[in-house]
Amino acid sequence: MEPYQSIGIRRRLRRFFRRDGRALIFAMDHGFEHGPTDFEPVWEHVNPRVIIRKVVRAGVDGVMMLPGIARIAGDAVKPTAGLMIKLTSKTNLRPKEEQLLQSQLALVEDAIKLGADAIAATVYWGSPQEDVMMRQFAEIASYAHDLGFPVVQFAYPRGPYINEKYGKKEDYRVVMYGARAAAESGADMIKTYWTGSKETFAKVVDAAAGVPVLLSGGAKAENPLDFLKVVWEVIEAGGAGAVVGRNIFQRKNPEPMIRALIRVIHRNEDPEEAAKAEGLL
Ligand SMILES: O=P(O)(O)OC[C@H]1O[C@](O)(COP(=O)(O)O)[C@@H](O)[C@@H]1O
Repeated sequence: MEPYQSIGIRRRLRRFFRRDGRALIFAMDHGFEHGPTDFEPVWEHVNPRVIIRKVVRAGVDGVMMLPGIARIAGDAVKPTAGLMIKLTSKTNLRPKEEQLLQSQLALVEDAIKLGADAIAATVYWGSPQEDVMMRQFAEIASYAHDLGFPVVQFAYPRGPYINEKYGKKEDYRVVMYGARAAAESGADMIKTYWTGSKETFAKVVDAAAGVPVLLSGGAKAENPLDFLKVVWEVIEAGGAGAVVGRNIFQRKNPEPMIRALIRVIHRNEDPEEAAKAEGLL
């Protein structure tokens, strides 16, 4: 018979992934991680209840937030969507040399009390502070797994040696290394950077050895079609979807973008057709 914990982990993962094994998750930790300036393009979205209501109604599969936002607006995440609570973060106000560390803000128990379906933490692979984040992730994963909760790793390679050796953090050799390290450190879901092509992203997916890999959205694309094309390539490469923040909340009307993303991710629609169908072109 299966241990209770693994049944809990599988059930909770299904709150994010549809039958096709894919998910569109809305990211909402920017007020802390980048600062409220990220909301200036559409200021009403600085209110988490406003934007969360919109994205849930438009059909996202999950919402990711920090514990404090879950206290303020977690109840706006209706049961149609999974709630992912991220336990680590940093501000952009820190001295530059400390920017390569994510600190732990709250405990696994806090996330569970807040109703989390999954618990997330970031590791900056390659950071001079990698050791701290590895240990944080290990402790979070061990305890969360023990209680039957899935763990998501934002596997973001970044650090001086990466820049020196590979030129940029989006080099596929670096991204696939981070994804592999995430899988080997016990993640149930991985979020990482776009590598620039379907072929290279497919290697990232392979390196993750069966652990679902989701795209980390990135800065808002002025042309919505450009972003939909990237997500389409992620899916073609075997990726399991996307965790998207700015490309959703920096749009005055985020709903058509969400519906177009759902078409691409869950219905295998061509990005141009999806954009046209939702009036984005
Ligand atoms: O790469 P950066 O600047 O650290 O950005 C990290 C941000 O990107 C995300 O991982 C995804 O959001 P975006 O889709 O806006 O990029 C957020 O969760 C996080 O705050």
